[in-house]
Amino acid sequence: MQFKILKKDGFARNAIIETKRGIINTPVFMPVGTNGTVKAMTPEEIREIGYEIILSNTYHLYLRPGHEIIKKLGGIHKFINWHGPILTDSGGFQIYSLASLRKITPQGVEFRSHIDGSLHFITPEKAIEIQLALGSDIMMVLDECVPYPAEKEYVKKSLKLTEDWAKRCKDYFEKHRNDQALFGIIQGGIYEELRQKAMEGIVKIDFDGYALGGLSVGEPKEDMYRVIKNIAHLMPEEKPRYLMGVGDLMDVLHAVEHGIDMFDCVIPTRNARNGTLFTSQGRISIKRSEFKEDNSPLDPDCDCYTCRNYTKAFLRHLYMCREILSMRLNTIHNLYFYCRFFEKMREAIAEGRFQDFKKQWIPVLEKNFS
Ligand SMILES: CNc1nc2c(CCNCc3ccccc3)c3nc(N)[nH]c(=O)c3cc2[nH]1
Ligand SMILES: [Zn+2]
Repeated sequence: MQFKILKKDGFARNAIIETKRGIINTPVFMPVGTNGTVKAMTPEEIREIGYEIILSNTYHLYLRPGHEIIKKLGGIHKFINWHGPILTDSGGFQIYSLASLRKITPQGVEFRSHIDGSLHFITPEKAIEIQLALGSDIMMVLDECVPYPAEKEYVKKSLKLTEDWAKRCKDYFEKHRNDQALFGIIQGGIYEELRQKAMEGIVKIDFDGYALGGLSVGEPKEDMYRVIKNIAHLMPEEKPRYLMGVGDLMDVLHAVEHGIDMFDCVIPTRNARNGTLFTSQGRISIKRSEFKEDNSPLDPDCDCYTCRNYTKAFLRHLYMCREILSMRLNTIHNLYFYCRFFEKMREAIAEGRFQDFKKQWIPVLEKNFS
């Protein structure tokens, strides 16, 4: 995996990540495809909108259908019919947020499946073995996503475990690697000095890229911004920086300003399914009665398939009927909006006007029509 910086504008930067399955322009937003699908979208539609990389999920695919089956059937790309780069999360976060009866031991994590209650034990080595079997292009180490709030003492103890697991992931990966990449994950809660210490430990192990974990887990925005402001630009400059689970476009602006390159979040897809749509005039909720006879497109400044062919009145009608087409048309628009936003942001960085871009968008992103 190659990482090439093309242009800097303060700490913000445009770069490309070259993988064997294609290149990724950063800053990049990666749509989340939990069960091997970006919900309601075909891979062709995702590609058509302009995405270059999608996320899949180790935890979900390991539980169902099972990584050995996917491997036997030719790997994740063939299975889900997406032939561009795929990043898989290690499952650390999903075990913390979805599974029940989770028990963390120095060896690994014991948990009960949220699907059928079966008991499982995932070690760092197992998490890498699963991702190797899936054949993802970028893999994540098994980490403990520290919950919020967490006492400083707890965070300190957890950092020791997460660093030990990162080392075990790297050792196992080095023995079995093919041309896949492995990213380390920096935890440390909202405590800068712990974040700094965690970063030194993880960077020493040496990874293809580095993620900031343990954020966007319910902490106040100002704490998240403070951690990003103090840590992001200290992460290795010549490697990709991935802020996990972020996010809201306002948060993206603050993170890109401090040198973050990669983002993933369920906001555009999940919000689409519950009728919250992003437009150039601000966010709207399509179910509101004010749109009942509104014959105008969702967003006059958007040229996505939904905005070119349907009215707000029809989109509201589909939503009220809980039609499957409602999920599809809303998702197409929100993903298109995110993809265009990142494209315009990369153009602004290329032209050295990131600050203007940020100032221009903050009032729009703050506006909640309804
Ligand atoms: C929403 N806020 C948030 N998300 C976080 C995630 C998951 C990122 N999304 C991955 C995903 C992939 C496919 C399908 C669904 C999700 C984290 N992952 C790890 N490993 N460690 C974290 O600290 C961590 C922290 C997070 N905060
Ligand atoms: Zn649109």
